[in-house]
Amino acid sequence: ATDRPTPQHAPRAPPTPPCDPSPWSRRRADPSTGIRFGAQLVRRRGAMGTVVDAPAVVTEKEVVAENMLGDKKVTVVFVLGGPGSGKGTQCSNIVEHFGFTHLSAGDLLRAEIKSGSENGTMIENMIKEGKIVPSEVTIKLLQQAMIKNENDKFLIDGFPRNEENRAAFENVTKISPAFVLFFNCSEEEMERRLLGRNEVSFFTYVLMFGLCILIKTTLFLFPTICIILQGRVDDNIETIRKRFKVFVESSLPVIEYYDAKDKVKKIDAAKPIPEVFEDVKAIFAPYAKAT
Ligand SMILES: Nc1ncnc2c1ncn2[C@@H]1O[C@H](COP(=O)(O)OP(=O)(O)O)[C@@H](O)[C@H]1O
Ligand SMILES: Nc1ccn([C@H]2C[C@H](O)[C@@H](COP(=O)(O)OP(=O)(O)O)O2)c(=O)n1
Repeated sequence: ATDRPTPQHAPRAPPTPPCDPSPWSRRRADPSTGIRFGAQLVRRRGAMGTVVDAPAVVTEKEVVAENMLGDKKVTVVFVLGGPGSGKGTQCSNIVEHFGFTHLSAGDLLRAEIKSGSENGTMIENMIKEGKIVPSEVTIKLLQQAMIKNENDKFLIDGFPRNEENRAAFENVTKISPAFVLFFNCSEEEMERRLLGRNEVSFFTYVLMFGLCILIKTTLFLFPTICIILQGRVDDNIETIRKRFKVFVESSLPVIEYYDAKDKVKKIDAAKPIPEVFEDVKAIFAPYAKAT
């Protein structure tokens, strides 16, 4: 396998035997998924030593038109920014006003953990460490979510988070974003917000305990409530710092990549939520829902 995607108009190359058939190549052979890929995929070593999928051979027949997902043409906006910059908050507003479907890579990964899938433990450990989950896992989840959903406009939040994410998504789906919405915010402000996101007052615990005693289910219900109140496992100061480091080292280069293509729309995310949304609205005006 080569390190670079084979150009779409490359002459037919002799097929490279897959060294270890990846989930992608297996799924490509399965017509029931309805997923079409532009290239046969084989495993290779990524820049950071992780195993990623890369296209090996592109035949003319297999080339898929840009931004087609199966038979569906889609508009994709990548929403990027540091942890706690307000991506999720603003995505909810965009969904409400502009009819996009919000796909949060982090939420999809957390749902995968809860579903008890075979990758669950690996994903959970990586999230606890503030690391980025291998692209093949995240892309599969995004792709499935886009295929299941009838909408053709998607906000992909928190993805691509590194070069490997970006290149693998482009290679596998042939989708390139309409633009990238980038929430720019200082680390001090993001840290404050993330610690606040996990904060639950002592009074809330006392109130919940009281309620459990009232309905006589303290033993079973209260520990469950405590787990829910605990919030996200990665919103603690130690993991937050690791996530900031990963953001600067791995995610900022992705933003720079799209900036060089003039695709980045930068938002000052340090402002209060309604003011940030005013700026977001101006960017999404061309996508306003017909009333
Ligand atoms: N502009 C803002 N000003 C202050 N707090 C904000 C702002 N945007 C979001 N928040 C709060 O910060 C926390 C993190 O926001 P969130 O949207 O979950 O960020 P992200 O998805 O980028 O991690 C949440 O508790 C949210 O309510
Ligand atoms: N493309 C992605 C997106 C998220 N993840 C993992 C690693 C991230 O620290 C966690 C949480 O991501 P999420 O986007 O929900 O949250 P933050 O933007 O960090 O607040 O999920 C990933 O591995 N790959």
